[in-house]
Amino acid sequence: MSANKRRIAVLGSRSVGKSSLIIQYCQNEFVESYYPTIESTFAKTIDFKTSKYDCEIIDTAGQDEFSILNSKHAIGIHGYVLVYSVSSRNSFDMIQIVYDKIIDFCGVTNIPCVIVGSKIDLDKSRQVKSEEGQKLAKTNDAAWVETSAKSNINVAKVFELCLNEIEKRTPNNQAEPPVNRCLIM
Ligand SMILES: Nc1nc2c(ncn2[C@@H]2O[C@H](COP(=O)(O)OP(=O)(O)OP(=O)(O)O)[C@@H](O)[C@H]2O)c(=O)[nH]1
Repeated sequence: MSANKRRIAVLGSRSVGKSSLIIQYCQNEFVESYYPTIESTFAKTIDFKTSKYDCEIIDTAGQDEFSILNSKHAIGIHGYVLVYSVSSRNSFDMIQIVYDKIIDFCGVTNIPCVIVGSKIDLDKSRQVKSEEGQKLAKTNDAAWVETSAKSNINVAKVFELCLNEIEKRTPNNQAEPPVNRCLIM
């Protein structure tokens, strides 16, 4: 893997706006209609600090408490974007569940991760306070941001924060995610 290649997986409940966030970021557009994702991968070169990173952004199918973590979303992944919608308490509760599934699978205590509260343009139907999101992120040593793919608020910030979380934990620009190094299949 080239030194500046980064694979980022985007996870969260159904319909929280994972695809919309990625499409707004990679293609600068917002789609009002809803098409459930099976899985797709987007490529984007991101200028961050003084480097260029070739990023693969993996859009996943929405999870619920019963879904089993797909090993593709844990092996070879450098960083995670976990998305909830500020207008869905249920999607917020899913974040810790998904986080715990990832750390269990990877056998680590902590992962490079950004927790994203999406759809802040729907302020009238907000069910999750900003402070709750911040607190959850702090407990898990993750970054946190609120976004709107519709109004294009903080969309690029998500991926910059993710690269930052990855860099914080990557000594000497090592390109391989830790879980890759001792995997027994
Ligand atoms: N108001 C508003 N609606 C949004 C926003 N982001 C996404 N949506 C809408 O929410 C619905 C679901 O968006 P998707 O991006 O398909 O959600 P997803 O998380 O990829 O869904 P799955 O593929 O089922 O996991 C769509 O109708 C979007 O138009 C946002 O920032 N604001």
